[in-house]
Amino acid sequence: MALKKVSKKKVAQPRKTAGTSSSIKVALLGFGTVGSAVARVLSARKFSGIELTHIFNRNAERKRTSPAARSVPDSVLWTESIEEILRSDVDIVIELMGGLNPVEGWLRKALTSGKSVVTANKQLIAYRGAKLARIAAQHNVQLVYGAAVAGGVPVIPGMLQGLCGDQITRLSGIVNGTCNFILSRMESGAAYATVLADAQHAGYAEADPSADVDGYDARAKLCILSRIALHAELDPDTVPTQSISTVEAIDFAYAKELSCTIRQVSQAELDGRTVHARVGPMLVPLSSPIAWSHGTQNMVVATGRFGGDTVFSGHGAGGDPTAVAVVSDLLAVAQRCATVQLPVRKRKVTSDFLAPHYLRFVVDDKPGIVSAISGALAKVGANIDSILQRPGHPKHRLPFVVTTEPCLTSTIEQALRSIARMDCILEPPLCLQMLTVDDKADDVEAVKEE
Ligand SMILES: NC(=O)C1=CN([C@@H]2O[C@H](COP(=O)(O)OP(=O)(O)OC[C@H]3O[C@@H](n4cnc5c(N)ncnc54)[C@H](OP(=O)(O)O)[C@@H]3O)[C@@H](O)[C@H]2O)C=CC1
Ligand SMILES: N[C@@H](CC=O)C(=O)O
Repeated sequence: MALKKVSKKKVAQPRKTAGTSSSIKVALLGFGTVGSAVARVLSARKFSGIELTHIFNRNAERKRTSPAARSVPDSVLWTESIEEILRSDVDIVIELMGGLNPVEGWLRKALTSGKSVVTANKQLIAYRGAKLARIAAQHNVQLVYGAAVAGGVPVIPGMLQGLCGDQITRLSGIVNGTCNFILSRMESGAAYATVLADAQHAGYAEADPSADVDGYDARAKLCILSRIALHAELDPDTVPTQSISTVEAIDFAYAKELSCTIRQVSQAELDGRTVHARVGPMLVPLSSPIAWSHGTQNMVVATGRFGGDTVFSGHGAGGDPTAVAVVSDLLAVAQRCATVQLPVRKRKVTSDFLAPHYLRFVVDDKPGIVSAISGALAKVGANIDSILQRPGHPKHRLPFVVTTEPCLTSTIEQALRSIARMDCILEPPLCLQMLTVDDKADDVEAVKEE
C-alpha cells in the first residue's frame, strides 16, 4: 500500500529533516510483546513510504538476537541510547515500553524535537495525556494512542470520530483482557493462579499483573475513555477499584444460580458536574452481551443521548491485535489525518452507584446469623432480594449469599462494616455490584426517583 502525499493544511505534520529520503522514518521504543508484533506487522504489510529505522530497548543485543527479531530489516539500528533516537531524523516515535518514568520525559523530548508519538501506554495517557497533548499541539506534531484502550478494538478512533456528534452520557464494559481471560476461564472451572500465570505467559498481563487484577489498568483506560467520550477529565486516583483476586469458584456457582456470571466491569456515567465511576468485578446477567465476552475479548458500550447504545468488541490484549491498533495509528499520523477536538472539563468522581448487590459471607454457622445480617441490612434501609445457601459445605466454614434490591454502594458498605465485626464472620464479606439488564433498569430508575 502506498502512502499518498496529502495537503498539509492545519494538521500537525511529522517534521522532515532536510536531506533525508521521502520515507517517513519510525523508531520503536520497546521490543517486547507489542513492539515485536508491530515489527512483524510492518514487515508483513510492507507499507511503502514507512521505514522502521531504529529500535530502542535496554540490553538491545538480547532483543536483536531473539527469534522475535527475525522480521526486523537488517537496516534497522538497534540502540540502548534514547539520546540517539531523540537526536535522529526519525519522524514518528512508537512507544511500547509502558509506565510513567522515564517514558514521560523521553516522550516530552520527542514531541518538543518535532517527532510525533504513537503509544499504547494507558497509564501515561490517563495521568499525563492532557499535558502531552498540549505539548504536541504547541510543536505542531501528533500524539496518538488508539491502542491504549481495548487493544485491537478501535474504540478510541470510534469515539473520537464516529460518535463525537452524539452526547455520550454513559460508558460501561470490559477493558482489561487479562481479567476477562481469568474470569471467563474460572467460569469454566479453572483455578485463579493457574489462569493468571497463563495470561502472563501469553503476554496479555502488564509487567506487574496487579495492575490488571486490582483494576488499575482498567481504571486508566476508563479515564481515557471518559476524557474522549464524556469530555470529562478525571483524576485516575479518585476512581475506586476493586480487585478480582477475592472472587472464588463458589461465587461462580452462586452467580450461575442467579443466571449470572462474573466479569470485571468498568463504568462511568455523567451526572451533572460529577461522574459516577468505578472498576471492579460484577455479577453480569447471562443475557447481557457483556457476559458473552470470553478470553481476551473486550467490550465497551457507549450510551448516547441521540444514538442510544453503540457496542465495540474484539480482542483487547495480545501482541498482534494491539499491533494492529498501533500500526493503524502510525498510518494515520503518516497520512496526517486530523482528529476532532472538543472541549474537556475537569470533573469530580463519585463512587456511589445505585445497584443490586451480591454479598457472600463465610461464617461459623450458628442460629441467628441470618437474622443478624438481615437486621444490619435493614438498619441502613437495604432490602434483601434473595438468600442462597448451597449444600455440602462444613458448618464451621459456611459460605452463603445474600442479594439485595437496588441500593447505594455506600449504604451497603455501611452495613458491611458492622457485619464484618460480628463474631461469626470468618473473613471479610465479598460485595459485588450486580449489573442490571434493561428490563430491570426501570426498577433502578424508580428507586432513583424516590
Ligand atoms: N500486551 C498487551 O496485550 C498490551 C499492552 N499494551 C501496552 O503496551 C505497552 C507495551 O506492553 P508489552 O509489549 O506487553 O510489554 P513488554 O513488557 O512485553 O515489553 C516492554 C519492552 O520495553 C522494554 N523496556 C521497558 N522499560 C524500558 C526502559 N526503561 N528502557 C528500555 N527498555 C525498556 C522491555 O525490556 P525488557 O525485556 O528488558 O523488560 C520490553 O522489551 C505497555 O504500555 C502496555 O500497557 C497495550 C495494549 C495491549
Ligand atoms: N494488560 C492489558 C493489556 C492491554 O491493554 C489487558 O490485559 O487488557
